Amino acid sequence: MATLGIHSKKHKVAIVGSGNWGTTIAKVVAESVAEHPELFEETVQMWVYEEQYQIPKDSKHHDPGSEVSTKPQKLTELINGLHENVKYLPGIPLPHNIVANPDAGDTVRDATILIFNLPHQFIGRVCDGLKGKIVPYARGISCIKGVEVSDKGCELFSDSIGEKLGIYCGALSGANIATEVALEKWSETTVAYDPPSMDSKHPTPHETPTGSPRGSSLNLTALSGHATGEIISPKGKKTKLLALPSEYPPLTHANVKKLFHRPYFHVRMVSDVAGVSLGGALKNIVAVAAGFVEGLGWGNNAKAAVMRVGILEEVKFGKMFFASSVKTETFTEESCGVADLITTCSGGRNFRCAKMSIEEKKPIGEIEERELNGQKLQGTSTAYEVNEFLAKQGLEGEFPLFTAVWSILEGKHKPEDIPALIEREGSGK
Ligand SMILES: NC(=O)C1=CN([C@@H]2O[C@H](COP(=O)(O)OP(=O)(O)OC[C@H]3O[C@@H](n4cnc5c(N)ncnc54)[C@H](O)[C@@H]3O)[C@@H](O)[C@H]2O)C=CC1
Ligand SMILES: O=C(CO)COP(=O)(O)O
Repeated sequence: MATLGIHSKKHKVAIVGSGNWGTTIAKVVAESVAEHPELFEETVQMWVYEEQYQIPKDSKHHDPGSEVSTKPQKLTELINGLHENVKYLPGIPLPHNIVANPDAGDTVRDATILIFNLPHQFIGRVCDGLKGKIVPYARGISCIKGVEVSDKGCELFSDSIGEKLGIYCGALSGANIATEVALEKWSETTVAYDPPSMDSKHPTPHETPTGSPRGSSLNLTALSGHATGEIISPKGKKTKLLALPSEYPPLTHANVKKLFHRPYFHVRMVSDVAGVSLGGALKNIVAVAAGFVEGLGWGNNAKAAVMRVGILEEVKFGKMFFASSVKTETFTEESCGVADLITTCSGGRNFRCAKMSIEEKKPIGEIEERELNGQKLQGTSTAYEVNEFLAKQGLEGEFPLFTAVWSILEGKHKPEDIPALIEREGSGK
C-alpha cells in the first residue's frame, strides 16, 4: 500500500474566485497547505476578476501622501502588496503564500486541485474560459451556493463544472458566514467528496461499477499512461475522467479534509455531493423569506415557521429531483443543512437585505447595491431560477415557500401573504 512519503509530486491548489467567501477560503487553504507540505505546494494562486479600487479614507491603509491611496489601483496589486483583500474582505490579514492573479488560465495552470468560489451567476462563463487550460486529471471542489437552471433542467454546480471541464468536482458548504470564518471564530463545514474509483489503484468491492451508488466505473485502459474511467452524475450524465496519477498523494477523505480543516473551521466529510450543494443553494431562498417576515417586525416565531417549512422544501426538492443520491440526513444532521439555514436566516446577507427592503419599502436589488459594496446576493436569483424550473413542470404548488418568495419579489404578493401562501393544503410535506 502506498504511503505519502513515496509520492513524488504535490498537489498545487488554485482558487477560482476572490469575493467575501472566495478570499476567506483562500486564507483557510493557504494556512492548510503551509501546514501540510508533504501533500501540497506552498503557493496558492487565487483568480481575481480584475477591477480598479480606491482605498477608502477610513481604511488603515489610507495614506494621503501616497498615490496608492489617492488613485484607484488594480485590485490584484492591492491584494498582493497589502496581503489583504481591501474590497471584499477588508481588515483581515492574508497569508503571504496567496498570490492574486488576474489571469484565470494562468491561475489554474498545473493545479491539480481547483476550488470554485464565485457568485453562481458568473461561474458558467468563467468555466468556459478555463476549458483546455486545466490539468486533465485535476479535481474540483465547488463552494458555490446556487443551482444552474437551463434547458437541461436543474443542475448542481459541482456537476456542471465537472461536465464542462471533464473533471470530478465535490462540494463544500456549511453554516459559514465568511467574515466570522475569516476572523477565526469557530464554525463547522461539510465537504462532500466521493473519490472517483479510477483514482484508486486498488478499488474496494463497493467502488466497482456495479457496486457504486454514484456509478463511477473503472476502466483501466491506459490513456497517456493513466487509468481512465467515467463518473455518472445524480442526473445520469456521464463524464469521462482521467485518473489522478499515482505520483500524487491520493485525494482520500483524510487528505481532502487536511486541505480545509483548521482549528477554527471544523470539517466533516461526507459523500452526498447533491445534498451538500442543495442545502447551500436552497437555504438562500428561505433566508429571503426570513428577512421579509423580520422586516415586518413579526418576531422570532414567524422566522422559525418560515425555517421549518424551508427545510422541508429543501429535502423535498432534493428527493424529487436528485433522488438517486440525496440523503435526508445531510439536511438534518450536517452543517450544510439545518445549521446553514439557521445562520443565514440570523445574519446572512440575503436575510439582512430582504429585511431592509421591507423596512425601507425599496426593491431588494437597490439595497444589495447600496449595502454590499459589490458582493452579490444569491437568494433572489436562486428564487427566480428555482421558480422557472418548477413552473415548467407545473410544480410550483408543491413548494409554496419557494414560490411565495418568487411571487413577492415579482410584486404579485406581499410579505404579509406568506402565512396564507404556505398554509395551502399539503405544504411542508
Ligand atoms: N460571503 C459569505 O458569507 C458566503 C458565501 N458563500 C457562497 O460563496 C459563493 C461566492 O460568494 P462570495 O465570495 O461571498 O462572493 P461576493 O458576494 O463577495 O461577490 C463578489 C465577487 O464577485 C466577483 N465578480 C463580480 N463581477 C464578476 C464578473 N462579471 N465575473 C466574475 N466575477 C465577478 C467579484 O470580483 C468578487 O470576487 C456564493 O455562491 C455564495 O453564496 C458561501 C458561504 C459564505
Ligand atoms: O452562505 C452563507 C452562510 O453560510 C452566507 O449567506 P449570505 O449569502 O446570505 O450572506
